[in-house]
Amino acid sequence: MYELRGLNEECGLFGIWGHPEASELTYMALHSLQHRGQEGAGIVASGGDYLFGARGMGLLTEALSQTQLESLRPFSKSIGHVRYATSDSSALSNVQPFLFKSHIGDLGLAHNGNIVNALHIRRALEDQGAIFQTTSDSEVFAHLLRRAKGPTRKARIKTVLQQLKGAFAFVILHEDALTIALDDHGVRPLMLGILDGAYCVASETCAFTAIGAEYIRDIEPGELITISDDGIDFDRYTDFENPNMCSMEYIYFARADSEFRGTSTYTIRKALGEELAKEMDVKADIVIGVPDSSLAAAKGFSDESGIPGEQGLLKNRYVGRTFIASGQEARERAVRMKLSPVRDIVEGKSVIVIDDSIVRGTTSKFIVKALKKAGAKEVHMGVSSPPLKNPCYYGIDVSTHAEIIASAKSTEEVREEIGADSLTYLSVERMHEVYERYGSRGECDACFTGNYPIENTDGLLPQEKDAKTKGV
Ligand SMILES: O=P(O)(O)OC[C@H]1O[C@H](OP(=O)(O)OP(=O)(O)O)[C@H](O)[C@@H]1O
Ligand SMILES: NC(=O)CC[C@H](N)C(=O)O
Ligand code: SF4
Ligand SMILES: [Mg+2]
Repeated sequence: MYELRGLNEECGLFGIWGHPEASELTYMALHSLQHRGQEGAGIVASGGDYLFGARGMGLLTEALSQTQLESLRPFSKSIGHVRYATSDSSALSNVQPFLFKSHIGDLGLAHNGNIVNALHIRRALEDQGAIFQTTSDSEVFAHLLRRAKGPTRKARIKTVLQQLKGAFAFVILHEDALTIALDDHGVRPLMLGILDGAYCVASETCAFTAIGAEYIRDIEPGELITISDDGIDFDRYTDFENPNMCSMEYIYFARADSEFRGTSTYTIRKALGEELAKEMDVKADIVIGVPDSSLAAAKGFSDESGIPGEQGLLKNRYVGRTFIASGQEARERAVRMKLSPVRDIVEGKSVIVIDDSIVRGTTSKFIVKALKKAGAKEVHMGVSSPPLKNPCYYGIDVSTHAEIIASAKSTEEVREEIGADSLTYLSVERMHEVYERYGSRGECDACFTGNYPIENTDGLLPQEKDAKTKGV
């Protein structure tokens, strides 16, 4: 089973403490975070003395049965996770939340991101006798916590977090507390909310909307929050803070209605489209966006340029997951199933197509061809982000250099390959200007610029590490 998306392997987190319908709310919240991961899902809930969990493969509706959900219904504290994984690591054992048992208490663990020194830590722990159950980087947290020394659990958690490098948003459940931690670069989003007096945490605010919770604020890089029956405790595990929110969250990953510091992703994407219009000097009859994630940018482009916006491409929303093998030919077939042009809108017209990103170029190549076949006179591509050139080490499967079309090609060479009449990308400077305008304190742009904010200690891509954990 393979899903055709430009970029993969983000994950969605949720947690809630002290609500009579905790597991049902977690299920609903995960449903709204489904776009962040479709390979597996799970829930772990606290029954007071022990934790109980259920997880499965696939979309949330397939992963958890009614019987499993019923068994979690009585509990008032729970966490949940939706996961996307690359081929080999998609085993059920890697689906989160993980549930660890020990005589000092149970631990439920949900992680979004990628720990870039996990392989080093894992090797050292294995040499000391630890046996890992999964090939996931996230598991090192549990082993380190069990070994950590310190007067309180919070002190021990701090010690562990200080040893980890990379991107990590953690939602951690013990019988008596819900702990939330975000790495000191704040690469992945994490939001705090409240519902009927019960605190909750989610990767995106769309989860709060889905359950009727109030969005309190974004969790800050380096923050460590503990929620228990005694209330909420705000702390930090480090004084270091270097905000580097993933640019791709704004551009593509997050749902358009999700908010960052009170501004919706839709508004940010629209502004990216407006800025692109200032940089793209092309005359055309109409502007169309590539559904779904680029519609906001296309609206911004149309508003700024004065060129009328149309819905010239339709997306078959039921082709989310396709029964096809990976490989370029299969991808091309899947794009054909997914997108189709509206002939009488584009026929005889010169068209500007706005997409939010070009990764392998499969989508844009197909669109240019399909629009021309439908009678478009000219097809100009506008991309509301800079040329994507490098892989990501912080939890996103942007794949290898070899698969990324702009990795070794100039913009003119990419234009030629996708067959467009012109190709314009947004500049890195204007992209950052937009984020700053909406209160962002700093963004990672490494897949565009190669300036990685966190050194990749393990020196491997997340998908390469999986094999290494097995000694391959
Ligand atoms: O160059 P490619 O490798 O084809 O990838 C880029 C495309 O992938 C993403 O969309 P996706 O198909 O994931 O769907 P969405 O926009 O509906 O989320 C992105 O928005 C581009 O359209
Ligand atoms: N991309 C993610 O957030 C995945 C989380 C974790 N690294 C895993 O492999 O499951
Ligand atoms: S490298 Fe790109 S995808 Fe990865 S965290 Fe940075 S901006 Fe996001
Ligand atoms: Mg798209």
